[in-house]
Amino acid sequence: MREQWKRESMARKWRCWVHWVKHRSTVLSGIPRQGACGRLLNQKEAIAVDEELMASPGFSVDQLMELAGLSVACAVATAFPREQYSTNPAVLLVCGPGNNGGDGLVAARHLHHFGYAPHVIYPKANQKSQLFVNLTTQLAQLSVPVEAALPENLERYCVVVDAIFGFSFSGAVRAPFDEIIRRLSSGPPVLSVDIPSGWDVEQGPPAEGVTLQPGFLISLTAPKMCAAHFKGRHFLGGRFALNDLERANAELGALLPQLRQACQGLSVVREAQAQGVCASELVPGHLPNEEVEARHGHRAGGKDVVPDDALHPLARPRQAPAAAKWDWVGTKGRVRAQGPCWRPSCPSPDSCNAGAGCPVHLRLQEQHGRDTEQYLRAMLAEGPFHPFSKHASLNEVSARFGRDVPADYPLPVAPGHVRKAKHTCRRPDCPFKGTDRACRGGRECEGRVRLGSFQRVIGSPLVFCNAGMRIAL
Ligand SMILES: NC(=O)C1=CN([C@@H]2O[C@H](COP(=O)(O)OP(=O)(O)OC[C@H]3O[C@@H](n4cnc5c(N)ncnc54)[C@H](O)[C@@H]3O)[C@@H](O)[C@H]2O)[C@@H](O)CC1
Ligand SMILES: [K+]
Repeated sequence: MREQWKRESMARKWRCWVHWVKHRSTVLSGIPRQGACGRLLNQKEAIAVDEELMASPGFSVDQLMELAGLSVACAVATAFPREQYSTNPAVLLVCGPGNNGGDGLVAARHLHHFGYAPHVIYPKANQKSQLFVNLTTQLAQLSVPVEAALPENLERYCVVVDAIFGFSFSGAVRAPFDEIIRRLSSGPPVLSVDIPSGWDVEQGPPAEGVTLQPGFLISLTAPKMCAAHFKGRHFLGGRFALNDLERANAELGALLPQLRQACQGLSVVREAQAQGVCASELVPGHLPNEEVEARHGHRAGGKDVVPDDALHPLARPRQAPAAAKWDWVGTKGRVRAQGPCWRPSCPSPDSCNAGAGCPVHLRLQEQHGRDTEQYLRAMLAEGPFHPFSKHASLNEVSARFGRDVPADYPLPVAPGHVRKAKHTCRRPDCPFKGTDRACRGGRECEGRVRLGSFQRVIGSPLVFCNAGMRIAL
C-alpha cells in the first residue's frame, strides 16, 4: 500500500515538472529556446531580442541606442552623484567598434548635459555608418574631446565607462583593446555597459589573463548569463523589452513594478538624475549566486567606491541599533542621554549628558554647597544647565551673558518652586550629616560618595559609607 502511494506521488511530481517545462518554453516568440535559462539571456537570445526589437515593434537602432546611452548616463549619475564633487567630475568613456561603443558615445553626450566632464576614447572609430559619424559630430559640437589613445593619467577620472564590447564579443581580445583592458583593470572604478569587456557573454570572466572586474554593470534590456559572475552594483537600463520577454523572464517580471515607476525619456533631466529613474537598480537576489554583501563594488580598483547610504536599502550592511543610554532617574522619569556633555571641563563627556550625574555638577556642588550663589555662578561659568534641571530657568542668563555672567548680576539663589530637600539619611556615618548638603540615604548616599570627593567633604579619615557599615579603606 505504502509502495503504491510512493509510486503515485512520484508520478504526480513528474507530471507537474513536465508541465512546467513545457509551459515555460512556449512563451518567447521568435527567441531561440535551446539553452534558454529563463533567468539570464544567453548570447543567441540577446542577439535575437535585439533583432526582434527592430523587426516587429520597429525600433530603429538610433532609438535603441539613444535610450540605452541615456540609461548608462543615469547609472553613472546615480552611482557617482554630481553633487558630491565641487567641479564637473571627469568621466572617461572607452568606446569599442560596435553598438556597445555607440551606447558610450550617446552616454557621453548626456553626461555632458548632466554636468559631468566626459572624455571619450574611441580607438576604432566607425566612419562608415552615418549614425556613428553623427554621434561623434554631436560630441565635437559640445566640445567633448574624442581621442584614439588612452591618456597616461587615469587617476583624475571618477569613473571609467567600459563601452568596448557588448553581447557580440567572442574569442580573445584583439589589439588595441587588449592593452586598454589591461590598463583599465587597475585604474579607477569601472562601470561596464551590458557586458564587462573581455568577458564571455555566457561563461563570464576568462580563466586566464588580465580580467576587467567592474564595480558597476548596467545590463540593457535584460541581464545576460555572464552577469551571474558579477559581484558589484547592478543596474538595468534600456526599457524596451517585449511583453513576451517580460512575461517569460520571471526575474524581469518581478522587477516590473520598479521599472514601471521609471521613465526613460524624462525631459526634466535633473529629476531623472535625482530619482535615478532611467536606470533601475536590480534588487539583491535577482541573480542566482548574488550575495547582498558582494554589492559594495569593493573590487573596483580595490576601493570601497560605493558609500553605504548610496546602496539599495536591501543591500546596505545591517547595523546593530545604538544601545540606548540612560543618564539618571529624575522626577520627570528617565532622562535619555542626548549627546556628549557640553561642559569643557567635564572629564567624561561621552557618558555624561550634563545632567545630575555630571561630574562637574557634583564637584561644584560639593565645593560650593547645594544651590548656593557660588555654585550657580560656577555652574553658569561652565555653560547652561541641563534642560531638566531645576535651575533651567537660569539658562536665560546663560543665553544673555554666555559664560561670563557679571558678578553684580543678581541670581535667584533659591528658585521659588524648589523645595529645600530635607536630610533624611539615617546612617550614623553619613558624610553629609551636618553639612548643607541634604542626603536622603540609599543610592544617593552610596553612589555619590567617591574617594576624592569624600575627602573634600569631610577631610579625613577615609571611610566608605555603605548600608550603615563602616569600612576603613
Ligand atoms: N538590444 C539591446 O538591448 C540594445 C543593445 N545595444 C548595444 O549593442 C551591443 C551589441 O552591439 P554589437 O552587436 O554591435 O556588438 P558589440 O558592441 O558587442 O561589438 C562588436 C564589435 O566588436 C568586435 N569584436 C568582437 N570580438 C572581438 C574580439 N575578441 N577582439 C576585438 N574585437 C572584437 C567586432 O569586430 C565588432 O566590431 C549590446 O551589448 C548593447 O550594448 C544598444 O545599442 C541598443 C539596445
Ligand atoms: K562593455
